[in-house]
Amino acid sequence: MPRSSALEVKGLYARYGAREILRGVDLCIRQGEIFGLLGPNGAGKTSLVRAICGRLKPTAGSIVIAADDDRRSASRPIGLVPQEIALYPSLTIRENLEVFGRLSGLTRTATRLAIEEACAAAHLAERLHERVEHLSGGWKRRVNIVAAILHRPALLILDEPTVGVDIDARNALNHIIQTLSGHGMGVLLITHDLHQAEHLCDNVGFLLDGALDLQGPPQALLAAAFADQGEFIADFSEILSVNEAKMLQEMGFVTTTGGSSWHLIGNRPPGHVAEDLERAGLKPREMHFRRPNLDSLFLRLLLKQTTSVVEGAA
Ligand SMILES: Nc1ncnc2c1ncn2[C@@H]1O[C@H](COP(=O)(O)OP(=O)(O)OP(=O)(O)O)[C@@H](O)[C@H]1O
Repeated sequence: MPRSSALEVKGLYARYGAREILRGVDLCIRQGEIFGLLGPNGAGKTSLVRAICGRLKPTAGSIVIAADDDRRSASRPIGLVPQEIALYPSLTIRENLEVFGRLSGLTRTATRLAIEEACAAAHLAERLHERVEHLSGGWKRRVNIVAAILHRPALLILDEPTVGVDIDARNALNHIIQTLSGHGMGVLLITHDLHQAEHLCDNVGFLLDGALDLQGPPQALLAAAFADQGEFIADFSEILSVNEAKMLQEMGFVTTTGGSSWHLIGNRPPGHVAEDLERAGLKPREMHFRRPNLDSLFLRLLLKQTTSVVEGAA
């Protein structure tokens, strides 16, 4: 693998019993890169992480994680921050970090040094004496991240780090992730927060049907998919009748759920689209117009997937 890669996954296949869950995943993360792994529930994101961490045996393919000379512990090149907070609530932040430092193979002295360094980056130094059970969700997540990086892994994997935290805490966590990538750590970020992915990640990839469908820098993917098109969103108060849904589809609107929110991507001026809706007797509760973002791209990929499944079944 190139010296500058933190992770290289090639042609990875894995299964649970007879069910193939990863089908030829290719993924490369450079040192210092933040890569956003996106995909619907059940797509196999956690399974990919389990394979990278050695907890799910691939049936084919290879996984190489960088051997970084600067790492403090040779035994664990990965730092994993799981979705659930994994800390000892009745211990203080410092006591927790001491446990995690020792568990990751550091000596007592190296652990103390690592806690000082990592806590400075995460602005935790002032609160080391506080018991974890008294912290808010956002601060617990900070401690969880610091616990995973004490041994300076080449690759940090974060599984949904911003679920259930408020905007301030989310911004703080994003800032910590950026600081760590600035120190050369490769970061694999699993997230359903496409806004976070668009603004934080150098590259993103959509895991669909067991393979990474589209990969690249968010802005380049958006430019390739939508060029100068705009997105018109019509939100209705309730689920529409079959007839109303058909009228929207004829105008080019799509929805993933058949629900109350409908999207139209194209070059038609928003005022004209609103007039079309009015003429058809359709009265959305709200209408928005925006530049297509990763949510729009995700919707498009999901629809493509649904269509091909339907076509395949026909
Ligand atoms: N140990 C297991 N044995 C059998 N099937 C499993 C096992 N773990 C996960 N699965 C199935 O494999 C599929 C992929 O699961 P996985 O947790 O990797 O998806 P995910 O993309 O992480 O989903 P989410 O976004 O909901 O966390 C799902 O259909 C899940 O039910």
